[in-house]
Formats: sequence, C-alpha cells, structure tokens
Amino acid sequence: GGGGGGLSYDFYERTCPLVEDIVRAGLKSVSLTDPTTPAAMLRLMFHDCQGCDASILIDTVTMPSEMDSTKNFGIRKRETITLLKSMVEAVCPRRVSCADILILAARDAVAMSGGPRIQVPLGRRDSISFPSSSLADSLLPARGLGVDGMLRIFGSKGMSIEESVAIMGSHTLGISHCFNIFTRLQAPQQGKADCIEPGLEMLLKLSCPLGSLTPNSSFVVNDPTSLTFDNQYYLNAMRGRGILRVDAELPLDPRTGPFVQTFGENQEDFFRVFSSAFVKLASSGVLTGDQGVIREICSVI
Ligand code: HEM
Ligand SMILES: [Ca+2]
Repeated sequence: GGGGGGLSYDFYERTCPLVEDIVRAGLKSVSLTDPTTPAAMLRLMFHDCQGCDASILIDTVTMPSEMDSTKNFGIRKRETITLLKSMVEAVCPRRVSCADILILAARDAVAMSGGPRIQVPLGRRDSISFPSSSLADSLLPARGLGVDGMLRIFGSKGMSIEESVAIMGSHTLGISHCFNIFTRLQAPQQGKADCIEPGLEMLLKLSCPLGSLTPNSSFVVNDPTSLTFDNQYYLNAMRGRGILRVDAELPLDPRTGPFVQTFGENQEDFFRVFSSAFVKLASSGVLTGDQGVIREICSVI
C-alpha cells in the first residue's frame, strides 16, 4: 500500500499487453451512445481513489455500500467498468484488476474529451473487504466544501497547491444536480469568499427553483463546454461563474487564485500539472503485490 510503491508502467506488458487498447476501444463505443460518459468516469475515479481499490463498484444486499453515502449522490455509469472488465476478461482472464481498469477508463476519458494523454502506472489490486458507507461519508468532500478543506484533502495525497488547483479542473467536464447546489443558492454568502455573478445566480435559480420536485434529476453544467476537457473551467470561475462553492472560491483565495489565472491563460500549463496531479490521485494508498485480490466481476466480492 502506501504512496503508490509497487505500481509500474509496464505491469501488464507480459500478462495482458492489449489491456490499454481494449479499455480505450470499449470506452469509445460506450461514449458514442452517451457523450457524458467521460465525465462520469472521471468523477467515479476520484470517488474510488480513497484507495483506488474498486470498492465503489461493489453491490451489497444486506448492508450499506459506498453508494449509500450521500457523498456519492450522482455517481453514474459504474456498470461501464463492469462491462470493460468483461471485455478484458475475455482476452486475459483473472489478470487485470477492476481498480486498474477504472484508472485507465478515467485517463482515457480525459484524453478522448480533448485533454492530456496521461501515462499511468498500473498494478493496483481490488479490495477484498466489504465497502463502507461511513468511510465514504468521512473521506469524500462535502458539496459545500471550501478551498481550505479541498487543499487539506489533496495535500494529504501529496499534491502541491498548484496540483490541487489543477485537479479541480476536472470540473471542466460534467454536471451538478440541483440537489447539490441548493444550499449554496440559499446562502450564497456562507463561505467567506464565496460570490455568485448575478447572471449565474439567476440561471441557477431558474434551473433549480426552490421547492423543485426534481432536485435529484435536474442539473446544470459545470462549465459552458461540459463535454470538452479544456481550461474554460478556470475562465468561468474567474468571471464569478463557478458552480460549487469550491469552484467560486478558487480564483478568490490568495493561495489558489494565481494558479487559476495561469491555467486560464495557458491550457498547456493546466494539462501538464493536471497530469502529475492525476497520477498522484490514482496512486494514493493503493493495494499492490499480494494485497487484495483481482475480482472477476467488479460488482461482486
Ligand atoms: C474536493 C473538492 C470537490 C468537491 C467539493 C466536488 C464536488 C462535486 C459535486 C457536488 C459534483 C456534482 C455531482 C452531481 O450533482 O451529480 C461534482 C461533479 C463532478 N466532479 Fe467533483 N468535487 C471535487 C473534486 C473533484 C475531483 C478531484 C474530480 C476528479 C478528479 C472531480 C470530478 C468531477 C466530475 C467529472 C464531475 C461531473 C460528474 C458528472 O457529470 O456526472 N471532482 N463534484
Ligand atoms: Ca470544459
């Protein structure tokens, strides 16, 4: 376990040389029918990476699973990983972990949306114990988390402030459900540095009216180019149009603001720092060697 020791860049070179091609092709075909798949993969990877052990994929019947934590509200398309795994199983049975397939799918999601091509070390093993909803509750960020808490989370994974700002650029993809933005709408000044540009506030109030009967299905996009992995997230945030509290605070906090500006001005910089942050996130606290197992069906222990 620990800081990613035991992972390597040629882990499947002998045992499953085609794994990266299979995952890339499979994800591409799933994304053709649902172009929001890459966003779902990237968030799924973050939420599994309190260990990156595919524990988020496990379905339990008799006890609460990770998915029962409200922090995992809106997590989509877990079944895509199970599907990709079955494609890999057909060629290399019992050799590739669900955890590695999830990381490969997330990095392919970034590349296929126009983002950087990231090399990731492999060799993760899947968890063997039942998943814990209370662990997910305590480790995953609250929807109203501010910059302070965000820096603490990523600092503990060995990221610099610059890398922490870069990994937040993940919100260049995807959506936020009204369920997750109500509190901010009702108390926009709750955070010390929070502010909403009036046009955005109006849009959010129209999209997510108080008393809405569909807060779990209505949503807004995280940035104006929500299917493209680009630096619009930063430009958007600098205009006071960040959707979540952390997105809004990022340009205003003196620790993070300068990096928001650099990434907004220079997409290459963003891509470079995002890549190293991604590898740190994907390597933190992983199981390797003879720890854990290789699950045959990702949703079943
Ligand atoms: C620590 C600070 C973070 C907070 C507070 C946060 C919070 C959220 C929330 C509340 C949503 C909306 C989910 C929904 O309503 O469906 C969301 C979406 C998303 N988040 Fe984060 N997030 C954080 C960091 C990250 C990181 C580090 C990544 C990736 C590495 C990430 C990737 C995403 C993606 C891709 C979406 C869109 C999901 C979709 O379209 O289904 N987030 N985030
Ligand atoms: Ca975007």
